[in-house]
Amino acid sequence: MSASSPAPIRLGVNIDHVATVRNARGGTHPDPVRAALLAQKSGADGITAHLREDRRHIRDADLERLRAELAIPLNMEMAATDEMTTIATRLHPHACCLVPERRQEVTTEGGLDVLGQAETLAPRIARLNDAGIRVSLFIDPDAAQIETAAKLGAAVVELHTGAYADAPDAAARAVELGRLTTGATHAARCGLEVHAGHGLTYDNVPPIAALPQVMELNIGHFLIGQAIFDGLPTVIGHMKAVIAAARA
Ligand SMILES: CC(=O)[C@@H](O)[C@H](O)COP(=O)(O)O
Ligand SMILES: NCC(=O)COP(=O)(O)O
Repeated sequence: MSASSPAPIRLGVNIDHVATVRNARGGTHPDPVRAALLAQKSGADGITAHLREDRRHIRDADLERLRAELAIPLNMEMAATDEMTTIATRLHPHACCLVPERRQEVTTEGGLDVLGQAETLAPRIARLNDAGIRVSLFIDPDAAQIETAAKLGAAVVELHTGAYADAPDAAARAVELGRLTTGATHAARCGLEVHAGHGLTYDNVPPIAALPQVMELNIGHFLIGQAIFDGLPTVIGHMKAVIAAARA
């Protein structure tokens, strides 16, 4: 790393979709905790797992085991509800990332509306902070959302890269990258640690990894899908190399 290079980025590996495959047959294979331990051994800097309200992939028992067995930080993604806040304060993961959830959605469709939901979010963020859990808010790169996240006492914002990843053409992707660039700069100025994630792949991650404010990337669906072909250790190693090259 040269004197002017930004700090290295942590790679959080999201293991939700190992559980999706397990749940398709109702048994115990493949085990998402075994995948998390393999990811840890393969260089992952953290593990992310999203306990959805409908338990469609990760289940409560998975999180209990992750908490007991992992040596690297566990980032628990969850809806900002009383039920989830109670589970989190009992489980005590390293971090909780509050995400919006709609029961019918295929995946997380947008950022959390921290501006519109500030009143209900405030006590839940305070409960997590009081329990010593690092609070992250999964938001779109919008100035008002970022400022509200800082006011509410979050330590981190995770910028939703879904619109960037799903952009239909290069021009639309450049617009989304511009929003993420401005958002990352603004969030860092507001004193927030900046993370990013959703829909990231080998091909689209370099411009996001090159944003100097971004300290952590959380990547799941692509890594788990690609691991079918190449194996999880190879895929994590390659993703880390792509990220490091973009950061250099
Ligand atoms: C919050 C988020 O970005 C999602 O990536 C999630 O953690 C993955 O799970 P889903 O595919 O169920 O949305
Ligand atoms: N918060 C984003 C995440 O954990 C992973 O998203 P994806 O790579 O599964 O789309």
